Amino acid sequence: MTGDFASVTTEFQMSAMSDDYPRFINGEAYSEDSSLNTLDICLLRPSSEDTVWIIFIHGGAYRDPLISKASFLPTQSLLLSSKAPFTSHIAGLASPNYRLSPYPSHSTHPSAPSDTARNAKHPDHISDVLRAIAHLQRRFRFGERYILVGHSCGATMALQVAMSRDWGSGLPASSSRSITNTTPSHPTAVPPLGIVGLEVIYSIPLMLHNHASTPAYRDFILNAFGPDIAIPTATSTTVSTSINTDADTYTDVPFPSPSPATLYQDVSPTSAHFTTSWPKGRVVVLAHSKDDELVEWGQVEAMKKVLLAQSWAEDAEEGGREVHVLEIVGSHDGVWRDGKEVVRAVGVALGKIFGGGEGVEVVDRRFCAVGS
Ligand SMILES: N[C@@H](CC(=O)c1ccccc1NC=O)C(=O)O
Repeated sequence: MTGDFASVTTEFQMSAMSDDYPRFINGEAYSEDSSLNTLDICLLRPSSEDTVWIIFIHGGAYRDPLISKASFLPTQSLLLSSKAPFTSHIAGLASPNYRLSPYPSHSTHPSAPSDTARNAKHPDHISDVLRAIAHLQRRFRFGERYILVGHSCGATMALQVAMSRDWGSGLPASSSRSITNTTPSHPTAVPPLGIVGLEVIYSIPLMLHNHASTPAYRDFILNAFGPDIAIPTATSTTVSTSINTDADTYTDVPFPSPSPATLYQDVSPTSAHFTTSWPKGRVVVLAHSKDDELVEWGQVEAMKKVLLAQSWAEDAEEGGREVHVLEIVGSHDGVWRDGKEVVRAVGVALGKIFGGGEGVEVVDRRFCAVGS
């Protein structure tokens, strides 16, 4: 009798759930490390071979307390109300917070030394992102069937997911741990089918070189990664304990440099070897605005060069690996605050995965109609 009642309850719950989309789960913990180890979920339909998840990683220079998982909300609202055909391939949406680096000088929300959520140091940020993805993969069983979307340093981390590294190793203990790092720093997450990067730092050395006259860039990178130490495994005989500002690194030497010599090179997506680290990757969308006042367009060119050198193509054949440079409109943070261009970039990635390039055209028409 108990069994009968249990199965009736389960059927009832399942039918109630199917009437219940979209379904929101906010602030779910994926780790106990800090108050920032939570994520938001929106379920749209059951997962199938014809669907993917969209996971969004926010930016904010690894430290900005006013930029969080909520950065995804404008895009989420547009996706939920969109009639664009590509949206029918989305099973779920998710956006994690992750631990931030200290920001004691922030004007309204300074960090305290005792706050476990705001004293992170590399690899804590990427470790949290990997743990959040692994949590979602365990809970919803979508495996590789997702698109990882990131803004600014959030996309630096999205590409680091596809670099499939053990981010906790290869560094001296003092560099690879922070006061908050209480769990293993190398959680496993299956890399995505595609990555959408918006206004991204693809090469930290290149960014520091291009903004050498603005100390804030050096400050936030030092804050997140510590000094640009030599990488013990590098074959290079150069031992650098300071930031590498050799202009040759950025222009003439093909990316990735044969053997990254320093930490900042090594963690940058321009050092990726996706042929081995990400064999199932299908598409990378490099979405960038020429109005971005913080991250320069040259980042896109550097990353595109790396991907083309590793047999990615701008017009890949069916089943090939495609890199798509997408010029978008808006300021650095304006793109996520508005969301329309993020939707357009997601449409490009889904067009590649599901065929037809349907996404871009449909989204563009809709925006023309709304705007006129
Ligand atoms: N709002 C950030 C600045 C920021 O986000 C940023 C600045 C320069 C280059 C990239 C940035 N963000 C990347 O995630 C801050 O207050 O530090």
